[in-house]
Order: sequence, then C-alpha cells, then structure tokens
Amino acid sequence: MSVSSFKTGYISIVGRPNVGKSTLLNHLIKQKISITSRKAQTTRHRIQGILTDEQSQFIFVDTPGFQTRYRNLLNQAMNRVVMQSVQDVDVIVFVIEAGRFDLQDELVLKRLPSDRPVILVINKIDLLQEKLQLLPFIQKVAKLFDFADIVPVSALHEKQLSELIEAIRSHLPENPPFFAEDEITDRSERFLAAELLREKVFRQIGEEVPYSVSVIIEQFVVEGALRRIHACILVERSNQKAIIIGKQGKKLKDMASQARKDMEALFGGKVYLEVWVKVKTGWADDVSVLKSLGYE
Ligand SMILES: Nc1nc2c(ncn2[C@@H]2O[C@H](COP(=O)(O)OP(=O)(O)OP(=O)(O)O)[C@@H](O)[C@H]2O)c(=O)[nH]1
Repeated sequence: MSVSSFKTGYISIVGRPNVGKSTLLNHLIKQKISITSRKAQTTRHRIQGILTDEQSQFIFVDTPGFQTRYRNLLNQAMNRVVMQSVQDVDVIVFVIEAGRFDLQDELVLKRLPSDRPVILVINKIDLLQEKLQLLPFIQKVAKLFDFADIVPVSALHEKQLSELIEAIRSHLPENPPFFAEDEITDRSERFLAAELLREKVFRQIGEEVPYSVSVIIEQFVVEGALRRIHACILVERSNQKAIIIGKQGKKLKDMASQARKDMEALFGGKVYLEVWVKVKTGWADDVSVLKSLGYE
C-alpha cells in the first residue's frame, strides 16, 4: 500500500457577488482565466480552473453569485448552473468579506448542502482597519453553519492561500489526476474572447445597461500567430445599443481596443477584432439564443 496517495477532486467556489471569488480562483491557479470586475454579476458561465501539484489535483468550478430572484429564463439557467456545480463537487469554498455578513451571504449559506465539507473563506482581510475585529467576527459566523474549516485570506495580496490549499486538500478524495498537467482551463479561446469583451462592456457601462447584455463570437479564425475575431454584443433595446456605441462610436472603440489588448496578452499573438452591436428583443427569454451561449 502506498503511503501518500494522490488526491483529486472538484471544488466549487460560491458566495454573493463581489466577495472576490474570481480573484481567489485566479490567484489560486495563477492565470487570468476568470474575469474580475468591480461590477457585480459578471461571471455568468461555469468556468473550471485546474491546479496540480505533486500530491493533488484541484479542479475548481467558479460559479456566478447565487441568484436569489428569478427575473427571466436566463436567471433560471444561471441558477441551474450554480445548483449543478454545487451538487457535483467534493468540497465547497464559501467566500465572504471580512467584517461583513449580510442578508445575501445568508441566502447563499442557506442553499449550501450539509452533506459535504464547506470551507469558510473570509476574504479581503487586508481591508480590516483593526485586526482584532477578526476573531469576534469569525466566532459569530462560525455559529451559523458546521464549517469543515475556516480560513481568513486576502485573495488579492495572496495572503494565506497556501493555508487554504492545505485545507481543501485535506478534504479531497483519493483519486488519480483527471486532467493532464498542462491543462489549465477547459474553456476554449473562443469562450475566453467573449468573456474578455463582456468584461469591458460591464466595466464601461454596467450601471447604465442592465446585465441582459451578452457577447457572441461569430467568427474565430487562427492564421498562424494571428487571430481574426468577429464578435457581436447583443442588447435588448435600441437605446442600449446607442449607449454601448457612444458618441461617434468612441465607447465601442475603447472597449474593443482594451479587449483586443487583453486577448493578445492571453493568447500570446496578434488579434484582429471586429465588434458589432445588435438588438435582439427579448433575447434573454429565447431558448435558442440561450443554447448558443452555452446554456442547456
Ligand atoms: N482589497 C481587496 N480586494 C479584493 C480582494 N479580493 C478581491 N478583491 C476585489 O473585489 C472586487 C470583486 O472581486 P471579484 O473577484 O470580481 O468578485 P466575485 O465574487 O467573483 O464577483 P462576481 O463575479 O460578481 O460574483 C474586485 O475589485 C477585486 O479586486 C482582496 O483580498 N482584497
């Protein structure tokens, strides 16, 4: 019998919007695959990141913040993605912000299953003015659920992340690795391109346009080191289209140019990017469009 058996398992990172789930995932796997933004609810898809070391393989499933209201079909699809990702995993990482536990956090906590380990991560400890506040806060939250472990971290400043990795490892099942070591994400470049452009739209105009905005990659052609990408930003109404395009097309140009730079950095080659804005009335309730976006 081998003394140290290899461990592999699925981990879901959950929490209300803006607690730092994407930042945590990025810093844990050290590659920008999930998109962060100061605006809430930018993560709409399920994204996997994989970390492999000598003893274990951690397969992360990043989820959108739990949706607490069913506004339309899209929200329902998002909710299903979240619930599925929670059901299939071995360990759940529940992220909250240091010093803050509000109604939204409570709603997420209520939906967590009680039949598998939930690790409480208290993020953004760097923002605490008074470090002594942390202990009573931990004691208060610890009473709400039977957490398998509690780890305070700063995802942004990479503080205590190795402690978190060890806590997760201790709850992973014994398994051989499921993925080849050099596989970092199961998402295609096409998907990542859409995510990068969507992130720019949210950053620039998130407050003026509701999140019923989506991005579709209509063409993705690789010619040697050059990628030719045609993207389409779908909106619900023509006034939203005008907002996104901006005066003399300036906003759209800025967003496309920032997205192109990020794509070039991520893909390691030149990108030729064309972006259109189209109005698709009621698209958020259109099943065929949802399917084309990757929701079943
Ligand atoms: N000071 C500080 N800021 C952080 C830390 N972690 C994340 N943030 C910031 O918090 C904001 C939200 O982070 P995200 O990673 O996008 O949060 P999220 O939970 O994935 O958000 P959604 O995608 O909306 O669900 C960003 O501006 C991050 O830079 C941290 O440890 N310290």
